[in-house]
Amino acid sequence: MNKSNLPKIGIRPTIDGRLGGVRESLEEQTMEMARTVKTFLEENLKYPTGEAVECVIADSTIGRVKEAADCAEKFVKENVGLSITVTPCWCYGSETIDMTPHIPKAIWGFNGTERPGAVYLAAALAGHSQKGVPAFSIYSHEVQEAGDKSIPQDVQEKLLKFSKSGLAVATMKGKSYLSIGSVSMGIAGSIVDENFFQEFLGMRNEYVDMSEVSRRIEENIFDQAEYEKALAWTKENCVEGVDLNTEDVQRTPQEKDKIWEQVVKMTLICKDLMCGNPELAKAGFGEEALGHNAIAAGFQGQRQWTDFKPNGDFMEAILNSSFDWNGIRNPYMMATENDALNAVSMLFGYLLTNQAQVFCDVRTFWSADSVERVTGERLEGLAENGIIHLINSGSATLDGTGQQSDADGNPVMKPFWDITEEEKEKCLQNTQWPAAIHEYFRGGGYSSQFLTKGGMPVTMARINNIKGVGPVLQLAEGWSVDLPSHVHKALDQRTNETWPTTWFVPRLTGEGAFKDVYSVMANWGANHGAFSFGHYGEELITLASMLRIPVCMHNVDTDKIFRPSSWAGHGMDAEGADYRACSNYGPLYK
Ligand SMILES: C[C@H](O)[C@@H](O)[C@@H](O)C(=O)CO
Ligand SMILES: [Mn+2]
Repeated sequence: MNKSNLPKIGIRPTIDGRLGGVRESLEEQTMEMARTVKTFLEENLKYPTGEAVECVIADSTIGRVKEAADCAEKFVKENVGLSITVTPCWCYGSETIDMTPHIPKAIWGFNGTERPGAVYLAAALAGHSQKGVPAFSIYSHEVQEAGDKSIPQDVQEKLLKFSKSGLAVATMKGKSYLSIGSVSMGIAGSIVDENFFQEFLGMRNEYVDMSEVSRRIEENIFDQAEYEKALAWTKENCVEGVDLNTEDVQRTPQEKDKIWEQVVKMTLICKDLMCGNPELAKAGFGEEALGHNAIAAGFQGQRQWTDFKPNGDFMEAILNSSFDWNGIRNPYMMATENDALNAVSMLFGYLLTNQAQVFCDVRTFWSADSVERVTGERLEGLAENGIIHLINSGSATLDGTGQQSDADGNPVMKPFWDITEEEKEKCLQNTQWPAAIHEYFRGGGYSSQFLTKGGMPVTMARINNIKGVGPVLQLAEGWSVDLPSHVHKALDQRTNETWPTTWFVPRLTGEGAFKDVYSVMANWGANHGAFSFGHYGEELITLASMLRIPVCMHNVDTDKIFRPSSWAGHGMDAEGADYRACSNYGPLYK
């Protein structure tokens, strides 16, 4: 990804068109609102590249339809992917609203008394509702004086929530999901639904057979210099764990070295398949140099490939992490088992937070009674109502160790540009790479083995495909928890201890799917989930509404939910209204 083709935020200062006094008296205040919003957003938002988000303001205030059209034309040229209309006064609703198809839209009506900004807000939103072009309403809870140039806190929060989600929508548009291989072990999420990607995300689907990875290994179609650097770095930083395989299938040191070489090559090759690599063109591989313009990808791995070749665990874990032999850098969204729906769940989380993602199996619910039965210990604290074991070999980012810290020393997962060299080292030092379990992975490989530090707020998400309904989003905000080490060991060793483990506790509401920890797992719609640091369920809900994906399960406070204003026209029960609105509008790009 580079900034030149990332979407901008368009800002539309809209005004009462009456010349001869009214318009003139409002020009400065209206344009100043736009400038203030531009400065605020550019200071508070970053692209996945780490660069400041760019905002574009219309060349003039928008009082009549010609000016609205001129603004729309400018925004197309500037690659604007979402728009925010701002106004302190009455304007002419359907003459001035943004009618650009497919892009997320919001309107901030200044809460002032001298001019009827809120009246325009309501009138404009009525136009959006009547025309079937939903828009978000932003209006402060407190009255401001006409000369007050500040952005109230509640308006700031909505501007950020709208912009983060809108940028995610716009960033996915036109990019690819790359399947390397196809369906893994009958996992439904790896049966790729092209209509979902095309109609809901505006994305396209690309496919390469796993033999392409073999071809590039055998014909040395990768950057040789980077490979040498990568292999040396790997040997120094990726410490082999205990080989738990029985002696009759354990590999010799020479065979293990060969496998390290292969998994490092797989990593270079899969990154090239996703994003291309100009070094390949220099070596005469012009077509391979192009890549597949993939913002997310999945590696089937299991089975076939893993039955005789090293598994994708190392490749997936390193690509999903915020660092490798080239240093600290943006993560790549690489799903294991080609679970495309979980790849999208990772992608949503990544684009909303700029943080790497942990791909996980939702493997075991442990009640306090069961833990006491097998360990003699009772779960305590946050874990007292039970825990969920999140663990999957492969694409769990090493950022998921929780070895990065905030200013107070609390465990976090950061955008790559905030990660220190020391934190990168700690993530690597807290990860071991035991030989892959032979019964599952006859071709060998190395699995990333780590334990997530407890005490991290996290949000786990999942997209499921419900026939007759379409895609639905579920999410659970909660925390990673620490267990006494002997309890962790006793539980972990009953599973596959060579894989990355997180002990997860969802925040309970006492109702429905969040009645208790068991119900969260019982209502989880698939074998996988994706999580990262922080509680960003509210942004996920806003993003889902922009894409017209209904939310079937969440534990976000009602007052934090921000959806287009016309959702209110679909009924008073917020979740039912969400379903009705998404069904009414249909996929964003249909
Ligand atoms: C044991 C299987 O091979 C694993 O891949 C399985 O645990 C999964 O991850 C299925 O989602
Ligand atoms: Mn899995």
